[in-house]
Amino acid sequence: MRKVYAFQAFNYSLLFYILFFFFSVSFKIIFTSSSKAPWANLNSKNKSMAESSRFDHDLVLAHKFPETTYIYTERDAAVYALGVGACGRNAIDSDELKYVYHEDGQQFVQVLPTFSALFSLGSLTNGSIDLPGLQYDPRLLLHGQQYIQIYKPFPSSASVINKVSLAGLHDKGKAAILELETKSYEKESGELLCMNRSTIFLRGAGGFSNSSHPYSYSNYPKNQAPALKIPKSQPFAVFEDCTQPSQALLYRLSGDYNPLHSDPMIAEVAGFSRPILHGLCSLGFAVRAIIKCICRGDANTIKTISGRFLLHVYPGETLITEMWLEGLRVIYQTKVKERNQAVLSGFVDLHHLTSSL
Ligand SMILES: CCC/C=C/C(=O)SCCNC(=O)CCNC(=O)[C@H](O)C(C)(C)COP(=O)([O-])OP(=O)([O-])OC[C@H]1O[C@@H](n2cnc3c(N)ncnc32)[C@H](O)[C@@H]1OP(=O)([O-])[O-]
Repeated sequence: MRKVYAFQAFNYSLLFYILFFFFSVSFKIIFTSSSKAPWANLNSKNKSMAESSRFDHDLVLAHKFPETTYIYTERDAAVYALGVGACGRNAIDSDELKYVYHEDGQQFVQVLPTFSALFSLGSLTNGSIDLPGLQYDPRLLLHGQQYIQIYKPFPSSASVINKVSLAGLHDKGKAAILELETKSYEKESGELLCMNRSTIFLRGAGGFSNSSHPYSYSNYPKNQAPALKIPKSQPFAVFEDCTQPSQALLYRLSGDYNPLHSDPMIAEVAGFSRPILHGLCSLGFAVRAIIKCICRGDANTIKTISGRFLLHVYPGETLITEMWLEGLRVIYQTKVKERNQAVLSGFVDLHHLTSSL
């Protein structure tokens, strides 16, 4: 009799496991298909780029961007500072500890000027842009350039209102370039804090206009573009810094969740051997080097920041930033030491030089 019960109990538990397995697999299929990231729909790695991208430039240009709000606290400012390597080599570095800790309380921490690039993140969905008239493969999107004008130092916490507009759209044949301008106002005072212009390089999305007269629109002065000549002379200062293998995983916590920086499979489809570093993280490292070597730790001397991302950076690589001083302009170039390749270049304009220079 006991054997019969044992046999029945065994059958019931077998049935339970079969049902559990069946439901969990079906649930997983339903769940994953309904929560797909935009790039997950494009499942063919070899899908022709032209096939997956279509552009209607008039529709893109006519788009009115909604206002976005970005709220940050002292904690966000500190997590960002750690994400761009502040105190990464020396936890008591007197030039950098002020971005993560203040003896009188966290409300006194200072905010790095490159933090402002995060204000425009509201225009992106998982690090990708979604506009009517713009159809492209989001896995092939790269950050091309960033231009930042700073009008006043940022408070340690704030609510920021962003007004976004299209600043440029270009057909480069193999790629389309989209430029978004974000003016950020402090909600409480209504004061303009900064302006960010982000250049987004959409690989494979070009060729939407007549190739003998490619479409090109921009509404800002040419001298704000970061393409410039790197001097042949010896640099005024050189700063070497290590990124950590986990750098992109830490940096993404500041709000750019594009899986290109965390997911090995997405990185491979995008053409990289592993996830790459966010361009704005590399820019944060380079500007920190300039604050340290040229501004002598005083970030408030920075007026304008401009950078072009020349090549990807893999987390864990060593960044060497070379700086040349031309009046109140710092021209800089950042190289990856391990590959001896330039990955970023641009300029930083200062209000004044520190007296100790
Ligand atoms: C946004 C938020 C999401 C964030 C994502 C990331 O962080 S991704 C990680 C961070 N980002 C990265 O890791 C990206 C690193 N950068 C790269 O991989 C490459 O530079 C590239 C693929 C962007 C372009 O290379 P290529 O060989 O295909 O280009 P080419 O030399 O043949 O020039 C073609 C045309 O494009 C122009 N142009 C060129 N470069 C740029 C630029 N950066 N910028 C703007 N424009 C640029 C150039 O002037 C030329 O026009 P022209 O003069 O003929 O009218």
